[in-house]
Amino acid sequence: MSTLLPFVRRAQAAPDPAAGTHRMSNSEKFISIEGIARRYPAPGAKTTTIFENLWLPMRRGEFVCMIGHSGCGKTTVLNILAGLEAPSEGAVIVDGQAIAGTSLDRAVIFQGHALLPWRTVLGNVAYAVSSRWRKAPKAEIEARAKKAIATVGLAGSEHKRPSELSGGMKQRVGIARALSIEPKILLMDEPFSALDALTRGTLQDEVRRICVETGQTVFMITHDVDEAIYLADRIVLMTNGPEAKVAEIVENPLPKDRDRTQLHHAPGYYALRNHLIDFLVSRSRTLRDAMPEGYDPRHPPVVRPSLSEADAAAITTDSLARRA
Ligand SMILES: Nc1ncnc2c1ncn2[C@@H]1O[C@H](COP(=O)(O)OP(=O)(O)OP(=O)(O)O)[C@@H](O)[C@H]1O
Repeated sequence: MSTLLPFVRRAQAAPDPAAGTHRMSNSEKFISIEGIARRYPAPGAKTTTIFENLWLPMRRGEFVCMIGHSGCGKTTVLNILAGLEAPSEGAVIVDGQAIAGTSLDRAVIFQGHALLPWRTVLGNVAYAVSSRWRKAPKAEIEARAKKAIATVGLAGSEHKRPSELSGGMKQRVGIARALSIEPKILLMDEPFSALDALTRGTLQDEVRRICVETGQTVFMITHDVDEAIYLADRIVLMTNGPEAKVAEIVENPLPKDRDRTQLHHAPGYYALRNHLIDFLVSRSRTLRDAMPEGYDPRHPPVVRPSLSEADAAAITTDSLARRA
């Protein structure tokens, strides 16, 4: 498969004392996945473990992307974060409280738009707003809904119904609806994968701008390496399933105010991209079979591809740092 990727250059591992040495403190953890597992009954009174002992803390305002091959359990992790599924073990803590079931604190945007077809754009968003603020006067509900609609660039389309909207516009309504309830975390499962490339790029720009401006905390699943590089502060790499693990957490070294059109000129861009592609092409499989010595699922390796092309990639781990 790597022969299909002639431009991939393997990142050289070089220790970077700044990477991975800072373990997130309890006060920094806004959302925390703590030791979750998901198991299903298998034939012969056996059990299939999709993943287990999965730990992931997230800071307030952080944009976290999860990448991994099909079947490693990404959607399951997102469903557990949403409260749509319960973990077989472990817990999810949001702002200091263990979650139990769904909540308007955690808004989900799926690939499909799931809009109410008989309601207008305004009606769809206002419905969500009124679920959040049940006793709010109608004027306030409309004002909040209109603000969210304007944020995603749909002002003027408030009275259209979903059947009158393009796929990109429908997804914008989905985003407006999620943002309108001011969730603590926005959960997105490949939200742009059904869109054409141009619309996808525009919506990525919008989501990025909104999240930076509002400090929204986001957990997003994607198969698109470039999307993860553009949007994420950290990228969680899952090994192949079953018994998938968090292989690494990659810190995005690119500046927060990154510009899509200039991304490929940014120092560190190719080291980061190559690292992610290398992982998907081969390491996601080899690491599933054998994690490195000293691997600690509670503190998976933190990787920060170097800012300098010359340095290529910088790799260190909490555990290695502790041993040093
Ligand atoms: N109800 C179920 N019973 C048994 N196995 C299930 C059930 N639901 C999901 N699985 C299995 O759990 C695994 C993880 O599924 P999940 O959808 O979370 O993976 P994913 O990484 O999101 O995949 P994709 O990228 O294809 O969406 C899959 O192998 C799937 O077959």
